[in-house]
Amino acid sequence: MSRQSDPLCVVRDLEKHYPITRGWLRREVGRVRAVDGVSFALERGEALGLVGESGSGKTTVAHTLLGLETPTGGTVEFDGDLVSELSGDAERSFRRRTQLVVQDPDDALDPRMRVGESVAEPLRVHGINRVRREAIVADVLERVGLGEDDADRYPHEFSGGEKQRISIARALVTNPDLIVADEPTSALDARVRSDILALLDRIRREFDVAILFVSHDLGVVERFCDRVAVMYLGELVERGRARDVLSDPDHPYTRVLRSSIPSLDPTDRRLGRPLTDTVPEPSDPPSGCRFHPRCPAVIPAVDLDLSHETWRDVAAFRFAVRADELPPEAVGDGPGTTDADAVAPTDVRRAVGLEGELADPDAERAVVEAAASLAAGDAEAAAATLDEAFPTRCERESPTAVERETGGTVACLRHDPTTEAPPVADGGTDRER
Ligand SMILES: Nc1ncnc2c1ncn2[C@@H]1O[C@H](COP(=O)(O)OP(=O)(O)OP(=O)(O)O)[C@@H](O)[C@H]1O
Repeated sequence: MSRQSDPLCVVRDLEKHYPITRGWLRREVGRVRAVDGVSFALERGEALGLVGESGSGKTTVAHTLLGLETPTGGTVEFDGDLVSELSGDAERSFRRRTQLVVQDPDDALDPRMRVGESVAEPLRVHGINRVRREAIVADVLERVGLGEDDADRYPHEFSGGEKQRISIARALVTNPDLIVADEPTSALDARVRSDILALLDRIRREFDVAILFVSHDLGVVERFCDRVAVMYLGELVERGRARDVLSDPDHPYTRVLRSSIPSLDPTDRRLGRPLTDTVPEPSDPPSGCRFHPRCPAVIPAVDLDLSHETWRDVAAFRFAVRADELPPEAVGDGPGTTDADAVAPTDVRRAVGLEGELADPDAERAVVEAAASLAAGDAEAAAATLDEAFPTRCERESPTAVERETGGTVACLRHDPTTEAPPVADGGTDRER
């Protein structure tokens, strides 16, 4: 039995891989590493934000935590019990104590059922009698800002925001200890969004319920959550107090996410510009740090006489070639091209922002060679040249999570005390750019 001071939920090395199969024998040809070694704890009554781009694995973490998906590795403990081992009464109690609110309330509400019946359904499943059910439903409807009479109406009679209130009421009727709210406000317009957030916040305090808040909106998480965990391609890259992590992120990926908040000043937004836009597939994640092909603070593995800004430009060139993200004017069509369409190496260099001669002769030679290959339409040869000339430490070494100065952890080689590269904020990225 766990104590009140223990976390409500502990996730250890959680892994959820989905097999990719081919042919009628469904032979496994690969795996989608949707969640790949995620650990965190959720305290009682806290709001923890789980953020990251689409496809980073947030929903998979949330569903695995609720026992809706079976992990392929690692464990989830809820109030001291392993979720994967629950059965009978213990499993029923876990289902009552954990609830899910989804993005689109229409997915949670049966259009043919009156709202009162929908909200009461979890109570019916748990064997609560009708008189008691009606009293509880009336109470929760009022607490989410609706009236007792609304119980007799149908979902289509309500607005999007009201329907989300109803699905929150439905989550609350069993008096849960944990609500997982998966993008609960992203389908709503801005004004309704803040009403629903204010409601969730009030409910969290009134019911002393923990909320795992899944979102890609950092602004909302900063306002609503006590702590935040940032995911990238199935891994947790940074976590800590939401205010600290989001106002002063240590991980370059958190900076990239943060730069998408429109309220930030332009200098700060440029700091978080990724080298490439393409997010790699979780079935084939990059080696070392998974963020390295996009990371504006990627660390060189060889000594080059280049400013950080120029290093970043050559790294961006390298990874843009690999991600097939070069502008059309930077790639020739190969043999048979007419003079009018021909691409010159100087065009390539202009298009990737490397027009001037580089101070480092080896780097210059590689850029000349890669530009010539691209002008001749041979992107594969260009990629090979750039891979060899501009290797990074981050593709060779996997970062381990280290303590952040203000609490929490960050998994980035620049913050590893054994790395000599300066932390991002001290020159790892170039503030003037
Ligand atoms: N049942 C499944 N079978 C195969 N792959 C899956 C399955 N469910 C999710 N995935 C893959 O796992 C990865 C993580 O998906 P997930 O939905 O957890 O990400 P997310 O961060 O919640 O994204 P979003 O914000 O778009 O919901 C994605 O690449 C997704 O395509």
